[in-house]
Amino acid sequence: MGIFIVLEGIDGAGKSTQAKLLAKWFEKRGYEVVLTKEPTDTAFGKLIRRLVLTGGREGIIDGAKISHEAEALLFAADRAEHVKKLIEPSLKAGKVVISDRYFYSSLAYQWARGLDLEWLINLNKFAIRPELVILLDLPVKESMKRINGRKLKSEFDKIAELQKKVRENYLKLVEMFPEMKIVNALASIEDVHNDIVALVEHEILSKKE
Ligand SMILES: Nc1ncnc2c1ncn2[C@@H]1O[C@H](COP(=O)(O)OP(=O)(O)OP(=O)(O)O)[C@@H](O)[C@H]1O
Ligand SMILES: Cc1cn([C@H]2C[C@H](O)[C@@H](COP(=O)(O)O)O2)c(=O)[nH]c1=O
Repeated sequence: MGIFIVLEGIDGAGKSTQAKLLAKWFEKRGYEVVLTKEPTDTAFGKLIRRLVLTGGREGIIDGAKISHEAEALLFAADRAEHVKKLIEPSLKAGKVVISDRYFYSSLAYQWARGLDLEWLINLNKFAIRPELVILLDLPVKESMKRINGRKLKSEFDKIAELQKKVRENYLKLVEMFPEMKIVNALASIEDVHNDIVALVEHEILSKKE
């Protein structure tokens, strides 16, 4: 079996930056790496981005607002395809799978939208658990600075409010899922990378020797 690692955190926490650095770190050591993300790059994931992540992240399809339940089901459907078609086969082939977001994003974000946490956990029960989930924790003020250029001014306050709830939710999830470890994402890109590598060595590689 391979190694399954997930990076989580609020928007702009540095997940994709760190996922790429970690993939390079493993590749240098001779591992075959699959770098992936959710929503995925498949037709299903692209559909979700178009349907759910447009219209000020209000979940709008053809001009009509969809329910948060339907939104959670769309993310879960994309994840089911991700797990069955990419993650499980790659792990069986002995590869390192690094995913930028996974079901913890559904728990943190869709819970922040008002859905029941137990309902979300049950919905995502099919998703195999990773060995390590790195939670890149960052104050919302800093994340908003990092992503500001990407957002419309009118969306700014609404997004900041949601991100605050999402950050709190992630910190609560750490208490429930022992595979989740917090890394201070305020540090420099290099220091964050070093902290992640230390966790990978301690939580995964030392246990495989
Ligand atoms: N430790 C850091 N310090 C300062 N800037 C950073 C740091 N890590 C990443 N950045 C910058 O912050 C921005 C967001 O980073 P990145 O895209 O990696 O975050 P993300 O968590 O993947 O975002 P999203 O969830 O919105 O896709 C980028 O411009 C990146 O260069
Ligand atoms: C997997 C997943 C994602 N989301 C949200 C979180 C972000 O706001 C976007 C993805 O954007 P990114 O720039 O690609 O990180 O989608 C969610 O609400 N629920 C999920 O399960």
